[in-house]
Amino acid sequence: MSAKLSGSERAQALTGLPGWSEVAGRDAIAKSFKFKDFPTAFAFMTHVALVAEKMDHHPEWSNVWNRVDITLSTHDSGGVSAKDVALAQAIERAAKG
Ligand SMILES: C[C@H](O)[C@H](O)[C@H]1CNC2=NC(N)=NC(=O)C2=N1
Repeated sequence: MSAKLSGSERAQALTGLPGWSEVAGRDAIAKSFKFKDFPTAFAFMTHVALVAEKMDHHPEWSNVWNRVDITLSTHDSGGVSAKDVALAQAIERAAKG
């Protein structure tokens, strides 16, 4: 199980994750992505879904047309862990296409 990051570890991790931020009132990190249209957004979600399954670590997310809102936290640890940072990095790579 991945241990929960401390506040300073989480803040440090966020410095390397452009556009990601802490979620008010939750031990989680989040980012909103905007794509040119729905098919592009859904292709991104499909890519991330396969990566998440391979990592056995899954996002909380929602999609409205070209927008994908993603929140990451490790349920098993009750907060942000290294697994969330790794998934966020993988999500950033997927967003670059
Ligand atoms: C048994 C446990 O649910 C699994 O190991 C994985 C599945 N995906 C997961 N995803 C996230 N975000 N947190 C988890 O704790 C988690 N656990």
